[in-house]
Amino acid sequence: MSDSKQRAEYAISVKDVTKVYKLYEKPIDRLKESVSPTHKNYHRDFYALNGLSFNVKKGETVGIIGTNGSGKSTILKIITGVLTPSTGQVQVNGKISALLELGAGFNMDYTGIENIYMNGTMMGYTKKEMEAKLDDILDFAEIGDFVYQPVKTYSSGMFVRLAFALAINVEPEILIVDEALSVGDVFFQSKCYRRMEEIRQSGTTILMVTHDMGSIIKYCDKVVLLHKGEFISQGTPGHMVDLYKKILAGQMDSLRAQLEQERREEELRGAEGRDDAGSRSSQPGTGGAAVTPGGDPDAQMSDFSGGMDLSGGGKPLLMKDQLTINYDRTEYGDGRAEIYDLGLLDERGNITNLLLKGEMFTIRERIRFNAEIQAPIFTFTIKDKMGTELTGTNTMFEGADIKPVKPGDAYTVEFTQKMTLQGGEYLLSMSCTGFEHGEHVVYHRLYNITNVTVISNKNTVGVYDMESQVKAVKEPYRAQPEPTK
Ligand SMILES: Nc1ncnc2c1ncn2[C@@H]1O[C@H](COP(=O)(O)OP(=O)(O)OP(=O)(O)O)[C@@H](O)[C@H]1O
Repeated sequence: MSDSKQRAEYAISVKDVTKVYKLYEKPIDRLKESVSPTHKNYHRDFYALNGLSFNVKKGETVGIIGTNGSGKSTILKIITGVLTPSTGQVQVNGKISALLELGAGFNMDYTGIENIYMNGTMMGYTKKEMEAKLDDILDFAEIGDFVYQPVKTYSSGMFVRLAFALAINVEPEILIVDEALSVGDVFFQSKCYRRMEEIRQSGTTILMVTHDMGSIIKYCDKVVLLHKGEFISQGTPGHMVDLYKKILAGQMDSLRAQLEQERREEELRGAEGRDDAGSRSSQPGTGGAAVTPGGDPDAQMSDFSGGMDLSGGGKPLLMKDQLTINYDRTEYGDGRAEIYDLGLLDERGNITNLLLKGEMFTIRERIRFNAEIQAPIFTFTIKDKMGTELTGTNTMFEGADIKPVKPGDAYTVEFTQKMTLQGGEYLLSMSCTGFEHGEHVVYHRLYNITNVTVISNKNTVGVYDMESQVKAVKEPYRAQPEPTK
């Protein structure tokens, strides 16, 4: 792409950026190295960022996510010019306003007002221009007379109020926010999010770092995922948050396999010159439990592939490989049945741990049998983090028709329903059980096998939403009767 075209399209362009720090075992090693006549090395190189490249289009809101120490703050500091990269280039097209870690860009001995003017000057505004913005900044910050005190006397909450008020009231073309919001109180946070939404709507480019996955899903058009200084992937927020959760669950190997599979699929699509993404997702049903028996479990993949593309060759990808699986789970059973695969599917048929409140979703279980069983029952339960069972059902309650099975048989079961739990984290358990001679038998049970993250932009009271219909009618004005003495 030509330089001028790049400038027109991208607000930020990061190319092959590396940041290397020299780490010394002992402080004295630094001195030894500097005076060594043979130029002996006393350090090891630490790559805070290693060959990072990504672009941010003008008007886009992009999130950077990753575990602690993955290099998120480092790249923001390089983009804003606080740090210089060891190698690589960053191109910024537009006026940046940044809210980096507390204290960055502020002089601790200056008062709030002095810092406002100093930052304005650094951004290229005249004193007069800043005077015109001052009232908006002070109104937003709501820190009263503290603006006349040196900022070193501020609490962290006051500090973030001033820093945020300043960052968003200077009409930036590019707003960069590094986690700072988590410091403010909840009321200030919500005010900031509302303001950020206005800024976003007005076409400002936003680059944000946060550990709050709800905000990432809600605000970002695109997300870049980093891990230990390396670029892992970029894409839609839902997909990237799923990958991030895999990293959190220590499943880096499975993640690399998934990315490799996605890359192969992408290549294949490119080679075939068609985009078949739409045809890859299966649509879940409209409610209740759906059950499909069959002899060969993998023969059913064509009906229940749920977004899995098997064309990449090699072993078919299991649905559970695309979820965050809890390897520390409790699992038991007499071995006569095995839940060998499971999926959580959103309304669009994507396999994901992230579900939106108010949308239909499907829990899919795939079970194979090693013995004859007259009447197996398939179940699921959703619990909160404290272990309280919130909801669940099974094929017996739902009256699903389950036929007797013999060794080698398999079933795929789907439970489809609306997600009405409030936003938050939940755990999913499932089992295959039955009754034999009046006794409850567990063939296979998986407790807390995976997490369910519910994203909601309207949380009501309690654990679930009854989806109330509200009607409010204003009555004509009537003078109140005088109180009788
Ligand atoms: N001046 C420095 N010298 C040596 N190492 C550094 C320096 N600054 C940062 N690092 C290291 O670089 C890595 C990336 O740091 P960075 O602050 O960018 O991570 P992060 O993704 O923002 O983490 P967090 O989520 O914890 O804020 C970390 O391992 C950090 O210890």
